[in-house]
Order: sequence, then structure tokens, then C-alpha cells
Amino acid sequence: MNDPVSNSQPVVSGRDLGKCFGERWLVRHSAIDIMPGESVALLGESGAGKSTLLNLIAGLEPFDEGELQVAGYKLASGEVDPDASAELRRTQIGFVFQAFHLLPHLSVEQNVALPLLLMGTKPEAALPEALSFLDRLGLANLAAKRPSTLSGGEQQRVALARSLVHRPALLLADEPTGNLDPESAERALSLMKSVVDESRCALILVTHSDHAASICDRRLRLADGRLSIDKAGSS
Ligand SMILES: Nc1ncnc2c1ncn2[C@@H]1O[C@H](COP(=O)(O)OP(=O)(O)OP(=O)(O)O)[C@@H](O)[C@H]1O
Repeated sequence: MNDPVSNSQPVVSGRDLGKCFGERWLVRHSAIDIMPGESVALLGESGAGKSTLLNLIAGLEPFDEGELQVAGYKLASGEVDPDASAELRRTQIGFVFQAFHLLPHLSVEQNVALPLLLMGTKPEAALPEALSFLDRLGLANLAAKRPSTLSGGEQQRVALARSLVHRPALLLADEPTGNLDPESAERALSLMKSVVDESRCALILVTHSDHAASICDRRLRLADGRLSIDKAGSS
């Protein structure tokens, strides 16, 4: 039985986490706690295992050691429960990546409605809700457009709207501004920060950018399999 998300419980709670590929431990003896509304930057060298750690938290990859609870869902070590982890992702997690992953044959409004449809909202309710969310984010003027007609910065803001429209407890952002020019990156980051703050969504932001990390409340660094507090400005 999964516990409901509560404001006093961590959204992500990991103890003694371990994940190895072959001989290499990407994560070992690591703990992580993230409270509702808290934003955490995850830094580390290329190949350190940051995306893999996001995959463990999203229930996309099994971990080998320890305990992990995400938004009230207890994930078991050694194997992924496909049904429970799919439900966790559908109902509690939003994702945003460096590539925007918008569906080209759908309008912006239809793209943003997708998470609502996947949660069982009827199309006649999902589309107006998507439009009203786009409006709240100042993106209503893009609603009828196809993704291919938008700038990279606009596409990323639409992808962000899609990742948050179903009010997830946790947003996992993997280098979301890596493909954007500085001005578009700034707009996407400030939109992300304002929406996660307003909705008390927890955020894990994987980034190589000190500036992007500076929007977060805390910084963690993954190095040699250990997750530790990062000293600001040292990346
Ligand atoms: N399924 C897999 N099987 C074996 N090795 C894997 C698998 N997935 C990832 N790896 C390896 O794990 C290491 C960490 O990869 P990961 O993508 O998590 O790093 P990262 O810190 O996100 O890197 P980057 O900053 O470059 O995106 C890499 O050496 C990668 O090749």
C-alpha cells in the first residue's frame, strides 16, 4: 500500500542507495532526502551517474542496495515493479529533458493535455485545463501552434508546461537548458522556479551550469559513487 503524499514527509527519501553497472558502483552508500517544495541541483562530471540516479528515483531502473521511497511509493531494490512505477511516473512525476520531446503532429495545447489524458481526464476537460495552464504560464498564444513552428526556448517552456500540468509532487529536470541560448535558458529557468515554488513541487535539476544550479535551494554532487553536499561555485 502506498502512502499519500504529505507536506511533512519527504517526496524523495533514499537510504544507503547503491547502483552498479558491471563492476562499477555509480551510486553507493548514498542518502537523499527532498521535502515538498524543495529544489535541489544535482551536479557531477559527465558520466558520474546523474541521469542514472534520476532513473532510479523515477522507477525506470532497479537499484541494487538500500531503500527508496518516492511520493509515498516504496520502490524495491533488485527489480522494478512495472505497474507501480508506471503509476508513480504518471501521477507523481514530471520530466523535462535537454531535448524537448514534444509530439510534432499535435498542437501545443494537445501536447500539454497529454499527462492529463494519461491520468484518465476526459478530452473535453483535459484540453481546457491544458489551455488554462498555458495561460497561467503566459504561453496561451502558442496553444494552437505545432512544436516545429516554435523557437527552442518556446518549445522548452511548452515542455515544462506539459511536465507540470498534472501537478506532480516531483519534477525531474535533466539538463533542461543545455540546448538553449542564455536568454532562453534564463526564461525557462525562471518559469520552472516560479511554477515549482507556487505548486510546492519538489525539483531535482541535473545541470553543469552554476547559474542554473543557483536557482535551487541546495546543491548535491555525485562523484565516485558518493552523493554529498556541493560547495557553491565549485563545479
Ligand atoms: N544500462 C546501462 N548499462 C551499463 N552502463 C550504463 C547504463 N546506463 C548508463 N551506463 C553508464 O553509467 C555511467 C553514468 O551514466 P549517466 O548517463 O548516468 O551519467 P551522467 O552523470 O548523467 O552523465 P552526463 O552528464 O554526461 O549526462 C556512464 O558511464 C554510462 O555509460
